[in-house]
Order: sequence, then structure tokens, then C-alpha cells
Amino acid sequence: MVVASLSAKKGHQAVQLTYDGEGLRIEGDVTAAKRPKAPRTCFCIPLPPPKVSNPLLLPIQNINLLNVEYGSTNMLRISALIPDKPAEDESPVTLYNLVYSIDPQDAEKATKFSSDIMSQVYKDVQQGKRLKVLINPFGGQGKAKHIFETQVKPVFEAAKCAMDVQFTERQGHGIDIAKEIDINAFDSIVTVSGDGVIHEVINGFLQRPDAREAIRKLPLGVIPGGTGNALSISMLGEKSGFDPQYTALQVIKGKPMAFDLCSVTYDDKRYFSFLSQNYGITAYADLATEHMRWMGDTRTIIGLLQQIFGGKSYSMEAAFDIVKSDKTSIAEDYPVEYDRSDQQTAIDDSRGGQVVDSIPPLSEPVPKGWTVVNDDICVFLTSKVPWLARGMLTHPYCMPNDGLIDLMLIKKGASIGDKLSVFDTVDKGTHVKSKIVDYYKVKAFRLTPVTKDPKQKNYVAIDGEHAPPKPFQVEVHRSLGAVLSLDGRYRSTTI
Ligand SMILES: Nc1ncnc2c1ncn2[C@@H]1O[C@H](COP(=O)(O)OP(=O)(O)OP(=O)(O)O)[C@@H](O)[C@H]1O
Repeated sequence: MVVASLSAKKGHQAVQLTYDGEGLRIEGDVTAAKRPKAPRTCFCIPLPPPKVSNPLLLPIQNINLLNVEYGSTNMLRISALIPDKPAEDESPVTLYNLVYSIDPQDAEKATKFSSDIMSQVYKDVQQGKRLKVLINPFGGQGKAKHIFETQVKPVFEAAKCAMDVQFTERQGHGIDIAKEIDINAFDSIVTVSGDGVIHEVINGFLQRPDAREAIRKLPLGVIPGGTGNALSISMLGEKSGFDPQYTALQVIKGKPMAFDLCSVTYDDKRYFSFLSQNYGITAYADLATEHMRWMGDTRTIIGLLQQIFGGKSYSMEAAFDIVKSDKTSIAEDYPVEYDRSDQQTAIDDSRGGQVVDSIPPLSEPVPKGWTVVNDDICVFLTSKVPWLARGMLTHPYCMPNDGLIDLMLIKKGASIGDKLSVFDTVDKGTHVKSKIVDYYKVKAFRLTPVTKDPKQKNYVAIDGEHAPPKPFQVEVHRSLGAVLSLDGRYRSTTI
């Protein structure tokens, strides 16, 4: 383990820097501590500001260090994203740019000190990535541009990343950009948007003649700039996945993680989905309440309650290639620790060419061995990510590249009380334990929405977007995509 120390100064004040191979401790920089928020008042009497710990007294971990460099002006510059509450899981992070003067006699020592640290900090990650940044100016109700400029750009600059920034100008622009991008000119394509632009980028890549190679060569960097941000939350958790600076750290320090994508066919269309396919009362709650967007998230709750109290159900003819159907064994198989090497191997497989489905086309009969379920259901919801939104841990056993789609199914006939309790417990994922919830892992499926009552409108949503309520089929392609990830898995869900 490397142990190095360096004496520096901030003004006249002596500062001691110590590096132990895993973290950098800075002692003596008393002005670096984050200032507490405005003092509080109580009945007009000002209260003393709350005590704030000095994060520099803790070693700044390698993962949090962005850049350490000694320059010609005898200055040592340190940039780091430091957790505000280091002991807390999913703590927000703050960007610190610290500058210390070094005695010119120690120039050689300072150069070695900084290069030793940098070689550890970027031990197996590329330093100074070349980023193609796509910003949806309308993402997150128009906040994405501001988020990028105030929170993300300074972090990428501190880490010496090269940025080529482009605003998406219309619906579908993300598809065209990904179709045309020079995959050798960048190390990652970063989206500052919701899941909509990510969906477009993935589909643009997969329309290219070199689809497989392109999508792996330019891993996605995901910055939450939308309203939902399901992929970001699923990778980092409900708080960190919504923290632009923490997700920027994931882009800088993340390694490519392979993740599965679903090939979806309906009519003469085919595209790739990385989130969900939805039919039944949850699709209704999302799509039929679009006109109530002004209400925010409340609109979907109102939609759901309408459907539950109205006893609504939907008919389907479906068939599944089921791999696992026992909830207990699915829960037992869910790994507490995840083996990253799996994903590295998958990423190294860089065959080019387009993605060909292995299941027969929709026009042909259901393959032998599939389970046919022609029934009335309340909820049919498949997903490749555990969280579909904050507070919606719908598929807690989802894995990024197990080659399987998780299906949650609630059939007709469940009581109103049981259905309400499912939606009451979905925030923690414990709804899957309810007797009315069936949970499967499938490789592929086919679904035909059946309209029994002409007055009832059937809704189908794929990755949150309307799809015609026509027959469609889905096949998962294992490890097809690549996304930059700090720890190489979806966030562990312990339920
Ligand atoms: N300049 C633009 N004008 C109009 N639409 C755009 C523009 N840029 C992107 N879009 C479209 O906006 C849609 C939604 O984008 P995105 O998911 O990024 O944001 P959001 O709606 O805030 O987030 P969420 O999907 O999480 O609700 C995408 O389908 C994309 O095609």
C-alpha cells in the first residue's frame, strides 16, 4: 500500500496531505469545511448555526477524487466530490476544488505525490473520458439544461473530461444522433434527460449496420434530467440516482456494465425496450390520465383508484417462455453480492452486426413449450429494472443481465382491499409477497389484448409510451447494451 505525505500551505497556514493508497487525508485546511446553511431563528432569537463536520478530516476515498495535479505555479490542485454525510448511505455529494501552495524545493515530491495518487484513483478506469453529451432542453419540465450547466459540467471539467454538448431539437433526434455518431470519436454517450432520450439513443444504435459493436463501444452515461429517471434510480438508488453530481461521478469513474435489452415486435414495427411493458389497470393509470399531468404524480394514483374501485379487468391471450415461477425460489436466487466478472466477459464480446431475434415471428404459432394463459387480469407489468419510478419498486428481483424479464401479474378476482394493499407496499417492494401477486422470470412472451367490452379502451405502454393495443411479442437479448456503472449491478434490493 502506497503511503505518501506532502506538506503544503494555504495562505500562511500549514496543511498536511497524507495518502494511504485508498484515500487522501487533508489536515489543517480549516476553511475548506462546507459552510452550514443560513442560521435559524426561533421567536426572533438567532440560534447558533448547526455544527457541520469537516469532511477533509476523513480520508477522501479514491472513488471521490476526480483530479490531483501539481502545476508550474507551484500549486497543487485537488478536485473531489465529497459526501456531505460520509457515514450515510446515498449521501449527497459536493464538488470541492482545493488549491494549496507547495514550497518550490518540494516540486519533485509534489509531482510524484500527485501522479501516484492519480494512478490509484484511475487504476482500472480511463482518465479524461471523451463524452458526447445529449441534453433534452424540455426534460424534467425544462430543468435538464440548468442541471447540466450548474451541477454536471463543473464536475466533468474538474475531472478533465472532454465534452461535445448537443441539445436534442425534436422528438426522435436522439435516434438520429446515435445512428450517425462516430463511435471511435467518443468514450461514452451521456444523456441529461429522462428515460425517453435513453430509449431513443439505444434504438438509434440498434438501427445501425454495426449495431452490436456501436452499442457496446459507446457505453451510456446516465444523468437524471427527466421526471422519472427509472434507469438511474435502479442503478444508484432513489436518492443518489436523482443526484446529478453523484451520477456525473458514475460517468467519470464507472466501468461499462452489460445490460439486457428487450426486442419488441408489434405490427410491422420492431424496437428495443430497456424498461417495461405494461397492460391492464397500471397502463390505464399512466396513459389515460395524461390530460391530468398538471397534477404531477397524483394523476396516476387517481387513475389507479378509479380502476381498483371500478373493479376493472382486462382480457388477454398470452404465452410465456417461463424460466422461473416460484416466488420463494426467485427471492432465494436473488444475489446479495453480484459477480462483476460476468458482465465484463459479456462486454468483451464485441461482435458487430444487427440483432436477430431467435423466436418465430408473430405471424407464426406460439412456440412449443411456452405456457399459454388466456385470462382476465388487473395488472400485467414486465420490467428489466427494479424501480419504475421513485416509490415504485415494482420488480425487486430484476437483474441487469440475467437474460430474463421479470413479470408481475395480478389476475382478475382479487379483492379491493388486497389490491389497495399491493399499491400501498410497492414503495418497499414487499407487494410481491402478497397472495394476489404472481411473479415470473421469462425469456420471451407474446400478448394479444382482447376487447370484450367495446366501451372499454385497452391501453398498452412500452417504456412508458403508448403502443397500439395489438398483438405484440418480446424477447430479451442478454448483455446487449452497455452502461457506465460504479459498482456493476442494479442497486441491491433487500425485501
Ligand atoms: N427539443 C425537443 N423538443 C421536443 N421534444 C423533445 C426534444 N428533445 C427531446 N424530446 C422528446 O422528449 C421526450 C421525453 O424526453 P425525456 O424522457 O428526456 O424527458 P421527460 O419527459 O422529462 O422525462 P420522463 O420520460 O422521465 O418523464 C422524448 O421522447 C424526446 O424525443
